[in-house]
Amino acid sequence: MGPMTPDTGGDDAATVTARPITADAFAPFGELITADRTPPRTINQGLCQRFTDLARLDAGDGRIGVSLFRAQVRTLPHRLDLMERHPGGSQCFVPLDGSHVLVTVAPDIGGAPGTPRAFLAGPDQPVNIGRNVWHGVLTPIAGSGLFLVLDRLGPGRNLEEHRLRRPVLIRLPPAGSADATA
Ligand SMILES: NC(=O)N[C@@H](O)C(=O)O
Ligand code: NI
Repeated sequence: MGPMTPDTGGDDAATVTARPITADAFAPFGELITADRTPPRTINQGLCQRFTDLARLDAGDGRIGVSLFRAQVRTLPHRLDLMERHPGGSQCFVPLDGSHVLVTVAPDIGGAPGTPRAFLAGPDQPVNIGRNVWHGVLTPIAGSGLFLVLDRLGPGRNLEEHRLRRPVLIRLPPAGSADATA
């Protein structure tokens, strides 16, 4: 499946600039899984460093399932008109095959998404989106679009969707800006 044609928001869309993800900036929405936040423990006869407990996987009354998502690679700017959340559990996306992903999240404002935040995560940057956190669906922007996904499997509804009253156009940082090269 080739990349979709560029998403354009038309002139009715608000604009959000995607920034390279950092653990601190993403912390209100979940975890960036990275080895530089905790000291490792040396294991396996000194041949391996274990960085432990880097994300809170939450399955509520269900269980954590292991799935593969092969998502269509999008191009930027990306038009966001739908956000969702999973009241029953977290959702962790682990890039495979060198995939890059646009992660869009938002605070909850009275039961609806507030102003979205957009992050760029590279092929070595798995992210875990916290339970009941508003987010855009898996949106790869480079690579194969293949991800390992750890999320809740179990009874009952675990998906709440919200169509944005005003679509958002998510773009890369302007060329030459500090983030453009990160
Ligand atoms: N629905 C589903 O399995 N995927 C979405 O939740 C998503 O965030 O991509
Ligand atoms: Ni989701």
